[in-house]
Amino acid sequence: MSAQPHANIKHHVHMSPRQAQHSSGDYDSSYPKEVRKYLKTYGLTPPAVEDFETQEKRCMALLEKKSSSIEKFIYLTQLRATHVHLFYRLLASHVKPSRRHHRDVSCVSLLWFAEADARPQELTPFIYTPTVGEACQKWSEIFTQPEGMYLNYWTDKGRISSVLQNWPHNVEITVITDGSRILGLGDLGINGMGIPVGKLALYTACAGIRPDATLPLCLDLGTNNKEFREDPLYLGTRKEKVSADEEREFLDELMAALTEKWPGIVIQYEDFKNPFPSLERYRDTYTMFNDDIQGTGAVILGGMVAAVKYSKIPVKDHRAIFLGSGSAGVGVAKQIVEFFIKEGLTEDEARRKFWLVDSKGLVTNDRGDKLAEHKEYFSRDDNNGKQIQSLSRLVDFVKPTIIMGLSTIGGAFSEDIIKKMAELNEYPIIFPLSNPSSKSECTFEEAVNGTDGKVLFASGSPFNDYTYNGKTLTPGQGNNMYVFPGIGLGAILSKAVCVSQEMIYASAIALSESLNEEEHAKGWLYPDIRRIREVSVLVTRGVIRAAQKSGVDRELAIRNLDDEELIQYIETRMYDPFKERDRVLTEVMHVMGDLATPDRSSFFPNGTNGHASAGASHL
Ligand SMILES: NC(=O)C1=CN([C@@H]2O[C@H](COP(=O)(O)OP(=O)(O)OC[C@H]3O[C@@H](n4cnc5c(N)ncnc54)[C@H](OP(=O)(O)O)[C@@H]3O)[C@@H](O)[C@H]2O)C=CC1
Ligand SMILES: CC(=O)C(=O)O
Ligand SMILES: [Mg+2]
Repeated sequence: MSAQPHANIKHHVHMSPRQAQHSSGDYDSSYPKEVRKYLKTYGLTPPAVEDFETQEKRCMALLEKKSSSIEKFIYLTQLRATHVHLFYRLLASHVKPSRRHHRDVSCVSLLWFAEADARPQELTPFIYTPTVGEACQKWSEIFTQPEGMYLNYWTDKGRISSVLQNWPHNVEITVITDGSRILGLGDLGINGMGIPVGKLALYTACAGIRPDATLPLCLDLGTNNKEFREDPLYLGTRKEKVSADEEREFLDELMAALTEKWPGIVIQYEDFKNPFPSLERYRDTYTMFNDDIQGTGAVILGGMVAAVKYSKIPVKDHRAIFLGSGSAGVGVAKQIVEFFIKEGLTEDEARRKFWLVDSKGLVTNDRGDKLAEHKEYFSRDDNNGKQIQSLSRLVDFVKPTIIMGLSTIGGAFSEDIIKKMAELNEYPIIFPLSNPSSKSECTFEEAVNGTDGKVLFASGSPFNDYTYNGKTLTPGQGNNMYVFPGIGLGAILSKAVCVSQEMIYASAIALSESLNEEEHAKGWLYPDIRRIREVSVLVTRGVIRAAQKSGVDRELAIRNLDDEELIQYIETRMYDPFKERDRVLTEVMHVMGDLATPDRSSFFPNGTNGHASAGASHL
């Protein structure tokens, strides 16, 4: 993220990776005439030099005119492709809840956005969950422009390195999917590209990684989605998914090619159907992590630390049922085991606090099938030969204090189950974490009604506020977006050779410690989302410190910084879309050999220095 050579200035400062083939990003109406002349857009852009408020007014009015979430998604996609810095300025100014209410301390949950259509002024739900799920389902219909790279097993195997040469920017971080498990929506093949695009937009918005340093990557390894293979509009290869061995060979080549082209690149795996083998294979040799296993584990641990405290039940007495034993289920359970061990339990005591359920029922040693390797650690041997098939009966048997949903089964936490949780616990911990909203194991309203408002709640996707007994309660969202931006930035800045488990655990603890006094006083599980940028800095610091402690860092220059200096170091390296125009202008003046102070009055006509009105949140 160092300054680019002047020769590259035009390319670097105005074109996102999404605009590499064209230069429409140069037509930002906020650019003053000096920049327009330099870019040779003078005369091609309408004469007015606009401040952000004016640009924002136009964009939001256009957005309001879109009648559905998917149309808003399409509009924002186009805006990112054509006016990348304006897109991020807009996003920064609209990562905030529209309403704040006092809440019952028992309803401590992450404040987040409501359903996409309910609060149109908030933008994240239109670029991320839940709308990104619909966008992926419809990707072949709505596709208009390339936003990342597609690598194809049949045509690119053996020549991945040369295909990567087509990407015109230096990359610091990539998010890769093969589309085989997109949110809880199943195998969507190359339509899954929406996920890397959305996650990387959050990397820029939350952790300030420059948009042109991000690479969304979608692997076309075939799809087992027959409907897609038969859809004339489907943009991927109409073949069934390759075998595990073929996938491994392709990934081996890809990992080597990415790291050779961009040494130090951070590689995030996302939404693979079976991501455990690749994590085991690459975690020690590449700077990579799996967000669904490790990021989700960290973010849920981050909220669980407070939930355990508010439940008033000592760690040793907690018992957890997990509906779903896939990447997220096992990832979250393992992180909580680590926490329980640090709280004084033995590993065996900690492991036995978990009852995992999959599509065949309770995961046990004796149920007669060959268990997937990742489930073995939690497999029960104390069921006395009984197979407990119904979730309701399992709740009777286990008497859990925690029930976690990572099953992709919308509505699986029935009224009966929620009520049982409330009978068993004063403050039941209920986390329906499956995405998007339609797959959530229960709604916020159901959880509040069934527990007399006492639920300790976090969901994967957003729900509306709900008024119960005269109090308006705000639901939470336990989503890995609270940690993955900081994990990625921490790995980049520390130049980590790998992403160690210590770094992942540190992200969870930094998140849990990021709540301010007011948030603690309100009994929240997670910090206010309006502080996401600040929180990401704290997570990044925790991750860097852990990289240093575990000896995987290579950035010697920051080893001796104290905590405050490290925060400053991180902040100065973060892209800020509000400062971009200033930065561009300074560089243009420098290139033109005129180091005199530029005329800022034409640059920021209203004297606001380009920022939104006072008090707005700036990512
Ligand atoms: N909130 C957040 O930040 C995150 C949320 N998620 C969400 O979690 C969900 C699961 O993701 P992930 O673990 O990666 O997916 P996986 O496909 O790896 O796992 C899904 C699990 O659910 C189980 N399952 C399926 N049907 C049932 C059923 N009827 N009853 C009980 N269990 C069932 C599967 O069983 P089997 O093993 O037998 O197939 C599997 O164990 C998704 O909706 C995803 O969007 C994921 C990551 C982050
Ligand atoms: C949030 C996320 O990573 C998922 O649902 O897969
Ligand atoms: Mg995911």
